[in-house]
Amino acid sequence: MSKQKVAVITGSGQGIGKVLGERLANDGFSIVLSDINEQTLIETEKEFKNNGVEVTSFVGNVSKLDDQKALVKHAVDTFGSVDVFINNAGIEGEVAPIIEIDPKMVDPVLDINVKGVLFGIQAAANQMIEQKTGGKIINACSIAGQEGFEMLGPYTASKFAVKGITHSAAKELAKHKITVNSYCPGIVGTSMWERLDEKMMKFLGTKKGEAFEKYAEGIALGRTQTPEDVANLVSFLASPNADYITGQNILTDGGMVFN
Ligand SMILES: NC(=O)C1=CN([C@@H]2O[C@H](COP(=O)(O)OP(=O)(O)OC[C@H]3O[C@@H](n4cnc5c(N)ncnc54)[C@H](O)[C@@H]3O)[C@@H](O)[C@H]2O)C=CC1
Ligand SMILES: CC(=O)C(C)=O
Repeated sequence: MSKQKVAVITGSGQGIGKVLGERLANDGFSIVLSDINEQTLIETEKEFKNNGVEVTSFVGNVSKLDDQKALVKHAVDTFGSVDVFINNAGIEGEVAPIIEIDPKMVDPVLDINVKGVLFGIQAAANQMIEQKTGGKIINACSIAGQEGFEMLGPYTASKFAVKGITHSAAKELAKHKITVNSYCPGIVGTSMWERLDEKMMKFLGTKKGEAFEKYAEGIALGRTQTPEDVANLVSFLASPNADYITGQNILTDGGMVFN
């Protein structure tokens, strides 16, 4: 059994989740990767192993409670505990003005981004309560969880839900010494934004890359965000330096949304 603390990260086969795994491994955690995409998961696990990371992986769908419970069981069977659980997996859904939204566009976003976070918190918290060690649950929110973005109605709704769930869970779990916070990134250059840029072309009349650039123009610090920028905040939230912080949805966006 591992003596290192254990961090579980959903949606970590690629993008922000993968970089969170790299960062927390550098911080001294054993890493449990999880994703619905088995291919990227296998590749990322291999890469981590080649870099000497103590790592395991689990294929799962965050919107299924049984998968979340099985993920936690896999982490405990492999490394003995769950100390940090990051509900990172999320999808952008369709890009459309609200007057054109079809019911079919809404359910997948709410299933993954909202139910996924609720079920992840439940599975992780039950394990942390049983361990009697406390723990840290960290959710992926967004600038879109602080301010509504046009043509991203369902996604915005899902991230506002994450903000509220973070408050509720922090209040419920504080007595177990479990903190619950979220990170709210801005415009991060991952495959999510490649897809968003493509989908926005239809409504903005933009060419490839232009929507991404248009959003980037609104960033005070003058550049888009890297997953490593996000990892700087999450590394802090997973560390003892954040022991007295709970129920907070913290922006890391280079200056886009000013609360
Ligand atoms: N890229 C950005 O600009 C921003 C991203 N975020 C949030 O950060 C998180 C990560 O986003 P990115 O890395 O950019 O996206 P991404 O699309 O590059 O990666 C998301 C990962 O989640 C996995 N995933 C999707 N559905 C899943 C499911 N049902 N179960 C398990 N895994 C699933 C995907 O396979 C993929 O590996 C998301 O929650 C997103 O909403 C928040 C603000 C900005
Ligand atoms: C992808 C995202 O979270 C945006 C547009 O804020």
